[in-house]
Amino acid sequence: MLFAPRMVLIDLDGTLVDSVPDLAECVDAMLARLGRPPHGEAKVRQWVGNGVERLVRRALVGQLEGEPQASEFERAYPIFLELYAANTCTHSKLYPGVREGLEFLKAAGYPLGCVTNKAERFTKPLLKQLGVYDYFGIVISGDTLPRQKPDPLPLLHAAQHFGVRPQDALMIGDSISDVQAARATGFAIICVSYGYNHGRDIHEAQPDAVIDSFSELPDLLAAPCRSTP
Ligand SMILES: O=C(O)COP(=O)(O)O
Ligand SMILES: [Mg+2]
Repeated sequence: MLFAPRMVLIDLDGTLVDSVPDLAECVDAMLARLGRPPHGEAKVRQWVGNGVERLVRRALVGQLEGEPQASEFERAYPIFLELYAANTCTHSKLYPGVREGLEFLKAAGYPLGCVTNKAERFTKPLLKQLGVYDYFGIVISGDTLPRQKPDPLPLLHAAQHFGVRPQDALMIGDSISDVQAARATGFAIICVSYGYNHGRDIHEAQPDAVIDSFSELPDLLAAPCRSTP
């Protein structure tokens, strides 16, 4: 399948960046401060994708669904925020092929946006520390707008920003939330196979294509048609 988008939006955690080592360390350090045992990286990997607030709630109940007691959450959340602010990019790394993929997209002339459910206070420092912030003409975080993915709002906002129709736009992500947001807008959706999808194979969500690396993008994308000035 050949895609011919006029704009490309890219998810952050699990797509551009393997951020779980830092997130898991901070979750376990938070639990230690609360006098509770750690969960470890494998469990946290399944809980990333709906923002840090939801991650902390999941860590407190020890599963994907469910709510901790309000008092427990109110004690834990500031501890996590403090720990993760100090360790947003201690172990986090771009996945192999991502920098080259971004370079290809930039050289080809696609307007690029980053659309993540991560809170703004962590998104920009992480993109900057990894040296990829400047690729993006717009960065929309989980708390930038009233609703986050899987709601279509952040994708539509970015399309409007670039003056591109949703049917001419492409989202690249790693989770069911990215697929649902894209489907709700008419964006095409490519998923990476290596990211975080709550422990499920992303093929189940039926994106338009699944890639193992950003290095596959040049073969999937037709050069963007530039509108005449
Ligand atoms: O859960 C998060 O904090 C962010 O996840 P996302 O970058 O995959 O949207
Ligand atoms: Mg993701």
